[in-house]
Amino acid sequence: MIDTLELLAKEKIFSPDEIALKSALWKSEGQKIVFTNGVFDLLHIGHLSYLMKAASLGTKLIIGVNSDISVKRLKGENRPINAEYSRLLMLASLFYVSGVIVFGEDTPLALIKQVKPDVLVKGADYSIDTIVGAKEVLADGGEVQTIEFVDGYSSTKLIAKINTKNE
Ligand SMILES: Nc1ncnc2c1ncn2[C@@H]1O[C@H](COP(=O)(O)OP(=O)(O)OP(=O)(O)O)[C@@H](O)[C@H]1O
Ligand SMILES: O=P(O)(O)O[C@@H]1O[C@H]([C@H](O)CO)[C@@H](O)[C@H](O)[C@@H]1O
Repeated sequence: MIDTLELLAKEKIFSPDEIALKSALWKSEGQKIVFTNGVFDLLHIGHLSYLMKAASLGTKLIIGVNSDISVKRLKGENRPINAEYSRLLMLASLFYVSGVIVFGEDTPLALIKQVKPDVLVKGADYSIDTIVGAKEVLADGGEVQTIEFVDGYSSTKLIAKINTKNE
């Protein structure tokens, strides 16, 4: 049984070219594609609340996940704690997630242009005008949404908590 479940999760891990085709197929079937992106290093309930709300904005949730190298450039040499495959598989294991893709650039702009989502989502720690891809998605007739923040939860906070307990 575990093999089947793990296979089902792994089948949601796509390359950018694969997800571009998948997204076009889903849209041709009348599906509403929601896209978001992030590091998702130490998964926490802020992420889960955010991703569930993102998924509820359409019928297929696709997540762009920063590669390890990309994370190091963005968040420092000591990050991520969880390597990219772990982060991908954890997100792919969520029943309301339809696809996960790793991207190595500093931003997901190229991936967003390939996916052409109906809805682009980020947490409310971003404003619409700072969301990468917002201009392109809006120009394509799509929507851009921010989702309220669950205060007190971040990967950084979890890391600090672990470090404090280990002092
Ligand atoms: N507490 C939260 N409530 C709602 N959304 C969140 C929360 N934390 C992160 N997000 C959203 O999840 C996505 C991924 O964010 P990210 O991986 O940077 O999370 P993080 O926990 O803030 O990580 P870090 O502490 O390393 O910055 C982003 O769109 C962000 O807006
Ligand atoms: O997990 P984070 O730090 O919220 O994710 C970043 O989001 C950036 C965002 O899309 C900017 O609008 C993105 O450029 C960056 O690569 C991370 O994914």
